[in-house]
Amino acid sequence: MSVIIDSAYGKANVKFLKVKKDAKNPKVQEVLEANCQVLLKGDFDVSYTKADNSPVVPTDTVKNTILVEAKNTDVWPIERFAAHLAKHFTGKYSHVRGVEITIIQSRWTKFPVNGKLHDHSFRNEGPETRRTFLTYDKVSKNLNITSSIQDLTVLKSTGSMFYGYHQCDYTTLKPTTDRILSTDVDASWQYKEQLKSLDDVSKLADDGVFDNTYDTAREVTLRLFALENSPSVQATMYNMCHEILLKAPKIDSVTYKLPNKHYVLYDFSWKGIKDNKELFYPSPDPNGLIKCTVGRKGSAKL
Ligand SMILES: O=c1[nH]c(=O)c2[nH]c(=O)[nH]c2[nH]1
Repeated sequence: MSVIIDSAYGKANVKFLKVKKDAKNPKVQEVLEANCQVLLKGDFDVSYTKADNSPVVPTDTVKNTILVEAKNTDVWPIERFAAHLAKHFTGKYSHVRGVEITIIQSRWTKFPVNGKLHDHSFRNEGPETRRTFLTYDKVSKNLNITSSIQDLTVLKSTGSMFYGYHQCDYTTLKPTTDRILSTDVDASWQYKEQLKSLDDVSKLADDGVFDNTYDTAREVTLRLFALENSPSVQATMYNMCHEILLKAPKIDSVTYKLPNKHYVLYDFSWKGIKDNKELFYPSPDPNGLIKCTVGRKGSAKL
């Protein structure tokens, strides 16, 4: 006898761009481009086990809902919109027990023209995104939000070291006090203790908590990356987590996941050149991959 252990379904890659006009000066505008994924969880087992579609809210309806709600409600910040969608789906359909919602925001930023940020012209900052992932279960009232920065690619050409590591008969790496350090930042932070209900999300949003935490995480990441003479990816990412936790009291933990994208000096010994210190090649693979989650002392949950 087989049994459904877990299931979820919904719509992925529901995309929109919303324009917000300043009430006093409608030419002053903001934009938010988003890619949304909403998965429903609940009493849907018969649709899998008995081919009974009667409880299935079509994924097409999920898509329509995301778009209509994006038109009719505030989508800034994305955490507020995710909580609004969670409330909608779990409130409207009695058999929807919970949701898993992901919203990915592109980075459109205003650029200066004649020394002043233009009112309604934006440049796309590449693959970097701001994200939020919300899970909610209306029976247990369990609510989690993890927000993140992804694909922020950085490189420093000096100010990074790696020495003093474990040595054995498999070790070929040479210690260095001067290397290139490059990574695609994936930094995320978790809200849990401050979120007792979906309504708490709009309160935190009104207080600017989600935007401020995002700005803090990004600022700390870039500043420490640049300023620290990094002893290792591990030590630098820990310092980033520590400073974000100090500056963002509403979050419980911070997670970094950083590839160490190696740049390797070309070997010109075949040409008699022995002092190459400036011409590198990007080594596409393999890459290091280093992760850690840092929480507040005394609050670690086992
Ligand atoms: O910062 C680093 N951490 C490592 O664990 C490691 N391992 C390695 O080969 N190079 C590096 N660099």
